[in-house]
Amino acid sequence: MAGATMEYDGSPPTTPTTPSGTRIRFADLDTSDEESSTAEEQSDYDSDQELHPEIPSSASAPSLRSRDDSPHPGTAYYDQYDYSHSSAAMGKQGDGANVRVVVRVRGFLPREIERGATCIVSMDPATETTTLNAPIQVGTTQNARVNARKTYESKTFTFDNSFWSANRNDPHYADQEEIYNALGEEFLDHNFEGYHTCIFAYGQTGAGKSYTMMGTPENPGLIPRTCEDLFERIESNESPNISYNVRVSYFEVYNENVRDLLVPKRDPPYNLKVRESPTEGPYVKDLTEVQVRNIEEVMRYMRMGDASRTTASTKMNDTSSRSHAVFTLILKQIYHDMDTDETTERMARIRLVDLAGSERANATGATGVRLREGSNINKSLTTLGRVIAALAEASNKATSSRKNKDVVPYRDSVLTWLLKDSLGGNSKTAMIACISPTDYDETLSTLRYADQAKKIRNRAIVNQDMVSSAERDAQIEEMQETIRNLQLNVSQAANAKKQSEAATQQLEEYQAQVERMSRMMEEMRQLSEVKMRALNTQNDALKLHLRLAVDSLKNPIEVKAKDNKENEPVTPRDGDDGKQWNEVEEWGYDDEEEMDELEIGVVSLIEDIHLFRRKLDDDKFRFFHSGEPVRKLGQEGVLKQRDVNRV
Ligand SMILES: Nc1ncnc2c1ncn2[C@@H]1O[C@H](COP(=O)(O)OP(=O)(O)OP(=O)(O)O)[C@@H](O)[C@H]1O
Repeated sequence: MAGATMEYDGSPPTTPTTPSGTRIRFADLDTSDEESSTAEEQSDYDSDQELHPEIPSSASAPSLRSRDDSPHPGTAYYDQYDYSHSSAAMGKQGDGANVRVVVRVRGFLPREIERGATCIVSMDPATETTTLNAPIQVGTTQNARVNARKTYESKTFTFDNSFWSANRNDPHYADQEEIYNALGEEFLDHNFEGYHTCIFAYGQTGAGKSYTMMGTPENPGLIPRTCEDLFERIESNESPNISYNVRVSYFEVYNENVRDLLVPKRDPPYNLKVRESPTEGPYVKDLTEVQVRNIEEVMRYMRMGDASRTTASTKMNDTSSRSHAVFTLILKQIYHDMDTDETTERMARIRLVDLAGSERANATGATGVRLREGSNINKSLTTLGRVIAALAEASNKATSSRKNKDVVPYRDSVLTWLLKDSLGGNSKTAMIACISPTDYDETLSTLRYADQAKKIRNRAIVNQDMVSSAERDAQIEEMQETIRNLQLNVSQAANAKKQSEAATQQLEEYQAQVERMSRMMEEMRQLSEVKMRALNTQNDALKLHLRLAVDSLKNPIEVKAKDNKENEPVTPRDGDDGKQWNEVEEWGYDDEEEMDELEIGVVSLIEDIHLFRRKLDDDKFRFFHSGEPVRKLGQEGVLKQRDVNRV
């Protein structure tokens, strides 16, 4: 059928046929290639079964054996379990396997039926080929996107699976369950074996990616089916020697920003940072990762994340995903061997990615925000295409040298950077190329993309740690030591806190004391001022008194003779302009005794003045040397000093 040009007459989608035209049931398919590889792996599984009967067959792992010629010391090779070898980092650098690529064509949408679009895709389940047929060009407008000047050719591609979901009435119709059985189940087997896996859906907008990955409540897709199967397997295992731990995270890459879908939406949105660890590669920092114990819990988180995901209506899809969504399950299996007292821990990351669809602005009718989203989506998908092309080229060369790997432009978009490990790294990866049955250009582009991805070779290793009892004891010892140190740190921190609290309390007391003292100083200052004012007043009065007394002494008033002299004319003295003065002072201190008394009084007054002065000096001294710094009094203090000096 390859290269053949077929004409479609607008009839309903056809049932896939063999080159000879015979319809084939999937059960009849020749899978000899697959069978041989499965048989090869089966021998390993068998030996594993013997040693680990508790591990369910679906979870059986290829066995382990350390090799002396290991190029990576400390790395174990999976041939058979050998518990005499104990290593903290067990894993095999696998031979590598190509990315598994399947294609799924969806059914007609009402708008496509309305415009009378025809199916231009056919599939052959026998050969797993998908053919894109040249659309009708002459005399019809059934396929809206047909460009009359362009020459269309039929193209045939072979993939690992071609899923025909275009017509429900077709016997080969592949429903959601079939997709899961053909792909999801096998990948979950790998997870139980300890491999990281990644399944991502790629395709143009409205091609059926979200339907395939998430599905609807009535027709759940790959993600809910994987979760359901995962917990069914865990619950069906009753071995007391194995314990499981499942964690889930869900984020979206929107406009090149990473957003946690398991936390309530924020406005403005909170974007997470992408970091790289030497062991784990690129990862999202601070991403919520919750433990889930059953299918109900995981479904609750899934719905929560879906509700937060950025979607919008475009001309091509009513609920178009405007972001790339990455749903991740981390499965940890801890197996404890009672006989050898060894513990084996397997860890697998199950990454399920629903990419946003590639789109043409005029087809989606996007403007404004939608246009910006569309351009970011296209940019990251273009980078994904370049990464796939670079990896395909590197895988084509016999030696995929480090140099080849170095030129892979992972870092050119957040999406490719985060999927680095899944694309060309430690992961078993599958791509589901979703196509519409009507759009030639977009479908051809998707099929070419998928064809490139087929060539990528990944080297997945079993992520397993095996710990002997001695090593575990050492680890426990180490952990106990760490705990002791942490406890010591905590108690030291508590002591330091207590001390700092005591210091704070002491400081507060000091501050209260200082405040009290300042208040007292202020009161004393006010008291001194009052005293000084009173003393000054007294002093002034005394001074006046003294001056009068001294003046009286210096200029005594002559007193006329009392007896019969009152009527005598006063004889003026020389120079007295004829005035006459009595010989005796006016006061009548004419005898010695009175004079003595007066002198004694004056002396006593002078002594009083000295006493007041001393008192004033004392007060002045107390005030200015009582601990209150002069500068604290400020301008007021200086004035007071001046007053004191004056006194
Ligand atoms: N296999 C299918 N069977 C039935 N309906 C399907 C199938 N695939 C897709 N659809 C329907 O097609 C429409 C578009 O599908 P979907 O939203 O999954 O596309 P998409 O590729 O995720 O688009 P976008 O990139 O815009 O998010 C939906 O209404 C969906 O229900």
